[in-house]
Amino acid sequence: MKGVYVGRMVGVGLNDGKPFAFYRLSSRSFPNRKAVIKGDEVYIVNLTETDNPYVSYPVVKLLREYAVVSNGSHTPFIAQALGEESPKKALIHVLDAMGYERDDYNTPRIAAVVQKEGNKAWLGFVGKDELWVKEVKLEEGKAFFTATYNVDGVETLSLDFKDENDLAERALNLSFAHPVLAIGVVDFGDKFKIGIRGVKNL
Ligand SMILES: NC(=O)c1ncn([C@@H]2O[C@H](COP(=O)(O)O)[C@@H](O)[C@H]2O)c1NC=O
Repeated sequence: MKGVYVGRMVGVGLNDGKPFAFYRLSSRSFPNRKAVIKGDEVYIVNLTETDNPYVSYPVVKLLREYAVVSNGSHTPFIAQALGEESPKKALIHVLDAMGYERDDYNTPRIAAVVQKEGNKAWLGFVGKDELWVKEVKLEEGKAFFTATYNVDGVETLSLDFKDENDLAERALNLSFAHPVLAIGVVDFGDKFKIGIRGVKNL
């Protein structure tokens, strides 16, 4: 996978007994972006002029029981659905309703939900010809991830880090092409903590 372009990536895992999620934004076309924390949400903000509707969006939403991470405007809808239904159903319903992005690449929508209790998480994907949602049982030291391009369903990697900032750093340093920024979300029991790292200091 070294040097492969995977575009946007969502991952979940367990480190030192703490459930975590991460987001890695790689981009060929829109490298000038930053992540901004607003309360219990994180936004991706594109800093160049464009009419592309897919490059600025709410990327993380923290709830009492769950953290939601996604590559687009589906983040708050998944969070809202979690108020009424299971993570599996919330992901299936919202990804099915919104579908893939109508851009030149038919870019998939991807999402992750990690639960505070139970060491469980869910990953979801909707592309032009495919919709899937998978539940994963979290394992210490391991991360499960999917991505928009060149990843086959759910793949795994080893991740060991000391805090949310270190998680973001390690996700940013994974050897995939065109890194822009990464976000780490770690469950510290009383609350999720958010770390952000970018290639540029924007
Ligand atoms: N979520 C994102 O940050 C994001 N960034 C770019 N896209 C879409 O993917 C297309 C390809 O972008 P790129 O060449 O940077 O991988 C863009 O034209 C845009 O429609 C995105 N949409 C989904 O991943």
